[in-house]
Amino acid sequence: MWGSTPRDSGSVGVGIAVEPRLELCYDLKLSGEPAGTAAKLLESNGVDLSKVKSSNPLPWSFGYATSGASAVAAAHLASYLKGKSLGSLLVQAHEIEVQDRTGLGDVLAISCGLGLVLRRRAGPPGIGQVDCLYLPRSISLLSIEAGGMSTESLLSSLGDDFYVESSNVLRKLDEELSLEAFIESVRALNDKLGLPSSILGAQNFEYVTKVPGLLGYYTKKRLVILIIERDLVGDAVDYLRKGLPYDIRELSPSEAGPYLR
Ligand SMILES: Nc1ncnc2c1ncn2[C@@H]1O[C@H](COP(=O)(O)OP(=O)(O)OP(=O)(O)O)[C@@H](O)[C@H]1O
Ligand SMILES: CC(C)(CO)[C@@H](O)C(=O)[O-]
Repeated sequence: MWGSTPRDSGSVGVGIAVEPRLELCYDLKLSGEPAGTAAKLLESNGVDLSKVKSSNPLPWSFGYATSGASAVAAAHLASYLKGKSLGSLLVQAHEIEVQDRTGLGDVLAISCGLGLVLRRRAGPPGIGQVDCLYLPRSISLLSIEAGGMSTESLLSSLGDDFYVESSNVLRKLDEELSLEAFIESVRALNDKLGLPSSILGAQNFEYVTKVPGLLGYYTKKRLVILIIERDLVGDAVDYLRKGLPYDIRELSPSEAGPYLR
């Protein structure tokens, strides 16, 4: 949803907040300069960028909302160092994300940031509305990485059918936010629109549907995310690595929102 200002823009949606998490470190001798949204937010709040290092275990631009995660981390760090309210810094992080076209709903989602995350109303934290649900430790996530994609290309690739189907899913989850409802409704949407097979090819997708421990799947950009029974995750990784030409990454649902330590 694009409003007349970044503050009036945002998105609704649903997804899973994942670990391993991005970290921004202050005054530690590490490598990895922050860039993008994080750098802009820190600089405009007078934080000495040369003292900030970024450690990001997930690749940028693949769909892991790394840009939004770095923006939220920067808001926490600037709040601590400069004594500014976190709420106003999160609004600023959202505004930079919208201006730079790197995210519409990521700052809102990650501001809650644990387990299953439902954005019920679009906008920055405080104006938008987000809800989170802890997920059981018995599930794990595997991500099949078919490649990167810019956020702008993603947004221009989504047709009317996507918006119609996804608003039905969100209406259902707004009534009942549960893992079961999420799994069932996002799988149905992805199957109906043929998203996993358009990313992986029909034959590879057919192979994926037989992976041990599969509970559900969904897509974002060129990622296909599999929800897997944790006890079977080793077998699932072996199976996928044997039969697919893509990187397979193990993730777990986040059990805590953003924090400073
Ligand atoms: N080292 C870095 N530190 C901070 N930001 C970075 C770094 N490298 C790249 N970026 C920023 O991240 C942006 C990528 O954001 P983009 O929204 O395309 O992907 P993403 O956040 O990883 O995935 P998603 O599709 O979930 O938003 C780049 O345009 C760049 O501005
Ligand atoms: C646009 C987007 C898919 C980029 O990660 C995300 O911000 C969202 O869902 O609004």
